[in-house]
Amino acid sequence: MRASVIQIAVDEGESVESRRWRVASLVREQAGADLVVLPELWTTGAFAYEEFGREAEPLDGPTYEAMAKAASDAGVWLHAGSIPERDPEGPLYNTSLVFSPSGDLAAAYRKIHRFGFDKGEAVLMGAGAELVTVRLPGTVLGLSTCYDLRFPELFRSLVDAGAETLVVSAGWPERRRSHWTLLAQARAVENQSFVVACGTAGTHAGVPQAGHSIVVDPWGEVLAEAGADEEVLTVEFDPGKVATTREQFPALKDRLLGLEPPRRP
Ligand SMILES: NC(=O)CCC(=O)C(=O)O
Repeated sequence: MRASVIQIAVDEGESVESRRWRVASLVREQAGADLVVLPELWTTGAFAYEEFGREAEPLDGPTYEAMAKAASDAGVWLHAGSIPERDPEGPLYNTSLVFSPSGDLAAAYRKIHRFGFDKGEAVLMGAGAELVTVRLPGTVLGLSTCYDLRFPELFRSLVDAGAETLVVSAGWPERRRSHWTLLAQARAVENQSFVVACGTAGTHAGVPQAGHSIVVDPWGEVLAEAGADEEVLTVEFDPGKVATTREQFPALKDRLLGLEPPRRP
């Protein structure tokens, strides 16, 4: 499997329209890859809270159209990162879109864990409630977005649903870069899965982004890691390594489910 992880720089000097156009042509340049992955909320920037409402679009809005076309022009599976989705009957959602090589929507995932505690995304957007996996030739993707990375139970549930390649589309800040790398490796090791994690570069809303998109194998080895700037990270991996790792070191079979809580004295 050949994957291209497009670590886009999100800076305020570029309009959303120009960035959309630029990203579509970067996706087209990845013809020959099996899977292309984009970051979280790359139209606005994940921390540009004031832009969420202004730039929100329906699921099938301009980003959907541009990315569906780019996926079919390149003939790739495209995880198109996420958009601020305007649901006509509900709140905004942070929604990731996955397109097949013919440009059809294969999946949409609404971010479950919203970042910001009592402000920002956590109050501006609704929470998704559904796990999403996508079957590709050779592997099953499990979808997640940024802050989700801190919640191991989500990833374990994705594995229980058949996921073998855990995709994390993110806008992770430089301030907590060490957590990003550590958590990406932890999710790979504990779930004996590939992790393909795509972040953003640049600075938006005064928040410098970590970059350092990373691809980790089911043994926890880092197969590829980007630097801090805009970059297309390309990597080849053998999806069969998930099955061999799970067979040769069958730790997932030793899970103890349904443990009793401690008794109060
Ligand atoms: N956009 C996000 O979810 C940011 C997450 C983050 O900064 C963190 O978990 O730390």
